[in-house]
Amino acid sequence: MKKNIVFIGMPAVGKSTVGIVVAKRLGMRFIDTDLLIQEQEGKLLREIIAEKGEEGFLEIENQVNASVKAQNSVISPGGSVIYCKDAMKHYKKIGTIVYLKASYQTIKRRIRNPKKRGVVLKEGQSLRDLYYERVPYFEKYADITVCEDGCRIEDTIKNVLNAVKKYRKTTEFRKKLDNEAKRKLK
Ligand SMILES: Nc1ncnc2c1ncn2[C@@H]1O[C@H](COP(=O)(O)OP(=O)(O)O)[C@@H](O)[C@H]1O
Ligand SMILES: O=C(O)C1=C[C@@H](OP(=O)(O)O)[C@@H](O)[C@H](O)C1
Ligand SMILES: [Mg+2]
Repeated sequence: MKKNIVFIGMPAVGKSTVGIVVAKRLGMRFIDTDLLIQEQEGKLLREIIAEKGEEGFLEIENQVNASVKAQNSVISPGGSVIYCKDAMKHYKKIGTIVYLKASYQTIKRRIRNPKKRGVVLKEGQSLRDLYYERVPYFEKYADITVCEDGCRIEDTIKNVLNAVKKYRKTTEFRKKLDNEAKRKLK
């Protein structure tokens, strides 16, 4: 069984804050890969983005996330990880991907100043442009989607835990059916 849980979603959707509580509730470890990037580079994320540019940051983000060795862990990467091909391939292999979904209005309310927060924006790109550019990637990679519009953070956590439990049950049941079918075919 895939033992890790990997959060994806827009910046400020709650991957880090929800992730750590989910890990605690499920008795899992917690890894925030933004911290691994900062540790490796010896700089803050916004300093790396300012120095290396958007493409340079994504290269580092891809390398760090694709090298994560984890078991029984909740992993919270930065929102831009969905552009990182090797990293996402790795995460699909080692984990169940949970998309924390919120409307553009919710994200906009939480991020007052995207540049200051270190969001990876291309020249002239607005937060709205970025939101709608990323949604198809989130949808493509998600195994589970949890919508948090109108929720308090406690509700988001509860909804994630329920969705993961349901997903695990269904996956195990499917596996059991597959094994039975294989046995009958022998
Ligand atoms: N319903 C909710 N679900 C998740 N986070 C929420 C919710 N409501 C408010 N928040 C707040 O949004 C912020 C999310 O920040 P963070 O965890 O750093 O997000 P990310 O890691 O996705 O960028 C936190 O300050 C959190 O308290
Ligand atoms: O989505 C983005 O462009 C980014 C999100 C940040 O992480 P969070 O999603 O945890 O805020 C961080 O990796 C970096 O500032 C870029
Ligand atoms: Mg985070």
